Amino acid sequence: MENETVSLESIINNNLNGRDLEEFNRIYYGRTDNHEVKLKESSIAAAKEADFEIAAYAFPAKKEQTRTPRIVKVGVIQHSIAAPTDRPVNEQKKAIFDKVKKIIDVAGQEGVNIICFQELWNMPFAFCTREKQPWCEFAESAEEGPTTRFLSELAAKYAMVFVSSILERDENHSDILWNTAVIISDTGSVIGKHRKNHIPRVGDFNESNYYMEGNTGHPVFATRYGKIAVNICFGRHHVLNWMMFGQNGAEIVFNPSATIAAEAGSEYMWNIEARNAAITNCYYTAAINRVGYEEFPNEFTSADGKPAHKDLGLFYGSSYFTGPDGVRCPGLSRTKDGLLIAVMDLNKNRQIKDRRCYYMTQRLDMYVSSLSKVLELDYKPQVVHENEK
Ligand SMILES: NC(=O)NCCC(=O)O
Repeated sequence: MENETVSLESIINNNLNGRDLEEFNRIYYGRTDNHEVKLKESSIAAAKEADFEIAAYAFPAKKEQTRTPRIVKVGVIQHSIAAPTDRPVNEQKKAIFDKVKKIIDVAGQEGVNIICFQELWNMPFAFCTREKQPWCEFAESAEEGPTTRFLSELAAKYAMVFVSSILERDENHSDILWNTAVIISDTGSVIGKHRKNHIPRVGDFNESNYYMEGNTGHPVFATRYGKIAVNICFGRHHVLNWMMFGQNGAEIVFNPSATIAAEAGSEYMWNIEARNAAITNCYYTAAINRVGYEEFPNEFTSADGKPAHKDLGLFYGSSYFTGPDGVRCPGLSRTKDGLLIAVMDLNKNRQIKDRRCYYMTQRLDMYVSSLSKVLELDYKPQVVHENEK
């Protein structure tokens, strides 16, 4: 990955300085203060040793008279796969566990309360291939599979909540597969799960060959540290998906993703969508993407007349957080594993709701009535032409 651009931030910081840099941060990111949080020397050393990036930023709120601050440390982990995709399934999984455990341990040292990984973090994103073997063998039980067991131990050790996106095998329903986020509580038990609502049918994202649209609605999980929800990858293009988590009271919505620079993944949209969702829904968002190239043993085509290939292209990382006011922190790199920490005051959500009144002004009644008409078979779009009276 030598010739890849390291990050959006590196472009900005290498080319802007002084007042121009300040103005860029103010106008584009909404940042008038750096709010960088100091990390422990031991964490910085461990990150160097294990070759991952680490950074932390604060999202403070105003002091209130009647509520104490609700400070939560939230971490997101982005990483590349750790063994070639032609190695045995369990070897590939273990290699990822070994690598990611080092990052979790550092998060534990830093007192991180909640961690979310990228989409299907424990396996290569093999759905481009359309092959069923061996990729379906990565599927596991959400409640008691090896990935949940691995994280449950660490959850109890560090009193940490995990949001773990996996390929789920539902043995109680005829062995079918789902793209599922498992929520593991700070005691190590499974609080619940959410299944991906919107399945892509674009470019090399052939996920619909493997699993169907989720059947779990828009659950919000009341954890010890706050109310959290998961909008899995492609759901970030669907504003109503984001909206429903807000209606159910989510304070932080995670967007574990597997997305690439090409049009099918749309890197130029990455920095907008989760940020916009934070603004319109007055909650925190965290967008997390995979890193690196994943080469598969057999070639596949994109059904576009172009040559067959063995990888999807670069998963460009760039994970980032946004606060309910729309202010975001710098993102992680496009090319490297990383741990990004946000020290959030959850009081900020209500403060922004009170200030901006987006929930009071949202006119749900009007949209419910209009959308129910849209769903009628004889619906005619409301278009007014010049000569109509
Ligand atoms: N994993 C996934 O849903 N990717 C689809 C491409 C995108 O829109 O990011």
